[in-house]
Amino acid sequence: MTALTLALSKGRILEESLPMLARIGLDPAGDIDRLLRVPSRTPGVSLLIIRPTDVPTYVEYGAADLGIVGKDVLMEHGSTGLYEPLDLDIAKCRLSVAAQKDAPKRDPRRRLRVATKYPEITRRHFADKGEQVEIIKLYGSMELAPLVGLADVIVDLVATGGTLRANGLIETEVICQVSSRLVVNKASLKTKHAEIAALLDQIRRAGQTLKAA
Ligand SMILES: Nc1ncnc2c1ncn2[C@@H]1O[C@H](COP(=O)(O)OP(=O)(O)OP(=O)(O)O)[C@@H](O)[C@H]1O
Ligand SMILES: O=P(O)(O)OC[C@H]1O[C@H](OP(=O)(O)OP(=O)(O)O)[C@H](O)[C@@H]1O
Repeated sequence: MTALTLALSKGRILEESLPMLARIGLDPAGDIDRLLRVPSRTPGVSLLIIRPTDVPTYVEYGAADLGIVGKDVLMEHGSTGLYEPLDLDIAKCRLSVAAQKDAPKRDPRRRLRVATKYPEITRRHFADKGEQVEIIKLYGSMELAPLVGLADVIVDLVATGGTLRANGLIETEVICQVSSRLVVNKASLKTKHAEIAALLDQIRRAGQTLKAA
């Protein structure tokens, strides 16, 4: 069998992918807490366990044939070189704008300051509304920024809304819905077409079975 490499987003998406991967024999056959590359239980298919934001890059350059990654990461990356055939319907959340419930009034002559891990999506979102904003790139704990006066609003992921509520923030706008996607390197799709088509079919069916259970 032709060898295939699948890049997995470590953390939440990996956790949520494991039941589906186990169903089709692609779960890791090794210590995923230590190893960055592990064989799957299917001979010839290996898994890369990497940071979510790196998955599009690995797949785009062909270091992995396939990847599992959030739509948020794909939109921020602007992955033109990737084929995105499947919505896996896991790690579901939304990307939203949020502000302090009792936000202090802002001087209207000053641009809105937005703290986010997603500068590209944020820039596009406000530009589409004809609004130029000042974007402050952060790498985590966005909810803190409005509380300490670093930003007026944030653009971040929301699922239950619990983190926003706990920090006295409210969702003011939903930018888009987010779930995890299977992405495929376009060259691999041609050179390993039969293997990838079979895998897509298995994943599709495993997803349906899991939903029905
Ligand atoms: N609260 C949530 N509920 C459901 N899905 C989520 C939630 N938060 C994030 N996600 C999805 O899971 C992905 C990975 O999130 P996770 O928190 O595991 O990684 P991270 O710590 O943000 O990654 P990195 O190490 O690259 O900063 C996100 O890109 C998004 O698609
Ligand atoms: O609406 P909720 O259900 O509260 O989920 C939203 C939170 O989940 C994500 O963070 P995560 O828990 O992944 O922590 P991290 O950003 O530190 O990785 C996101 O960045 C929010 O902070």
